Amino acid sequence: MELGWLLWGAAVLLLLPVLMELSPAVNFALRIGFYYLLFFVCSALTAPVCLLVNGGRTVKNMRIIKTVVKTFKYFFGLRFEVKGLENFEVEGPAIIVSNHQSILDMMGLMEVLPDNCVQVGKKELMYAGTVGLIIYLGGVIFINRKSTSSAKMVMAEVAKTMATDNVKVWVYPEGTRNCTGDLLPFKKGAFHVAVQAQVPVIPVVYSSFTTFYNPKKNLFTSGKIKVEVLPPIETKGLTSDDVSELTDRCYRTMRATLFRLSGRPGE
Ligand SMILES: CCCCCCCCCCCCCCC(=O)SCCNC(=O)CCNC(=O)[C@H](O)C(C)(C)COP(=O)(O)OP(=O)(O)OC[C@H]1O[C@@H](n2cnc3c(N)ncnc32)[C@H](O)[C@@H]1OP(=O)(O)O
Ligand SMILES: CCCCCCCC/C=C\CCCCCCCC(=O)OC[C@@H](O)COP(=O)(O)O
Repeated sequence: MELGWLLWGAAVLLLLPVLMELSPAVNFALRIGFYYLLFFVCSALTAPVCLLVNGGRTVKNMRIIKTVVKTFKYFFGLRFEVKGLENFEVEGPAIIVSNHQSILDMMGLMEVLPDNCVQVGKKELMYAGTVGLIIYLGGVIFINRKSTSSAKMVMAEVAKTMATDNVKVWVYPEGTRNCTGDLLPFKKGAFHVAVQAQVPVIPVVYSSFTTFYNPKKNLFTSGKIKVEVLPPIETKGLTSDDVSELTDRCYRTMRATLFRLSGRPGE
C-alpha cells in the first residue's frame, strides 16, 4: 500500500513540471492556488504572532504582515522597481490611492506600505477564513460596497479618526480589480475623505501586469513591476464641491503614469 502511494507521489512530482510546461491552465492553476495557499497558511501562522506581540486589532500588526507578505514575491519570480518613496514622508495622515489589478496587488502593497497605514477593503474579505482574521487584526477598514450610504458613513468616520489615530489610509479608488492595463473610472469616496480630513492625497501607480499575468489567458509567469509614488496632492482649503475635480486630476495623473510605466503610448 505504502509503495503504491510512494510510486504515485513520485510520478506526480516527475510529471508536474511537464504538465506545467505543456498546459498553461495547469501552470496558472498551480501558481495561483499556491498563492492562495500561502495567504491562507501564513495568515494562520501570523495571527497568533500579532495577538502575542500587539494584543489585538491595531495598525502595528501591519508591520508583521508586511514582513511576511514581502517574501511572497520570491516564490513567483516577481521583482519590484520602486521610485518616489520619499513622497510618503508627509507630516501626519494622508490618503493613499493606487490602481488595483489583481489579488497579486497585495505583494505590491506590502512592498511599499508606509508605517501606520491601513487599507479600505470590501467587507466580504472579513469572511475569507484566516485571511479575514489577519486583515481584521491589521486594522483594515471594511466597507459594504453595495450600500453607498453605509460606506459613506464608514468613510466619514475614517475622516474623523485618522487625524487622532495619525494613520494613513490606502484606498483602491477603482473599487474593484481591473487587469486590462488601463484604469476604471474612480470612485469618489477616497477624495471626499481627504477633503473632509484636509489631508493630502498620495497617488501610487503600479505598472501593468498584463505582460506576465492574465487569468483569461492562463498567463502567470515571473515579471518586473514598476512602482511610482507620486508627489502628494494637497487638499487644504478644498471643499466637497472640489472633490470631482480632485478625483479627475488624480485619475489623469495616475493614468498617464500607468501608461508611461507600462510602456504604452498615451492617448
Ligand atoms: C500573512 C498574509 C496576510 C495577507 C493580508 C493582506 C493585507 C492587506 C489587505 C488589504 C485588502 C485590500 C482590499 C481592497 C478592496 O477590497 S478594493 C474594493 C473596496 N474598495 C472600494 O470600493 C474603494 C472605495 N470606494 C469608495 O470610496 C466609494 O466611493 C464608495 C464610498 C464605496 C461609494 O461608492 P459608489 O456609490 O459606488 O460610487 P461613488 O464613489 O461615485 O459615490 C456615489 C456618490 O456618493 C458621493 N460620495 C462617495 N463617497 C462619499 C463620502 N465619503 N462622503 C460624501 N459623499 C460621498 C459621491 O460624490 C457620489 O455623488 P456624486 O455623483 O458626486 O453626486
Ligand atoms: C475556513 C474557511 C476557509 C475559507 C477559504 C478562504 C481562503 C482565503 C485564502 C486566500 C485569500 C487571499 C485574499 C488576499 C486578499 C486579497 C485582497 C483583494 O485583492 O481582494 C479583492 C478586492 O480588492 C476586490 O475584489 P473584486 O475585484 O471587486 O472582486
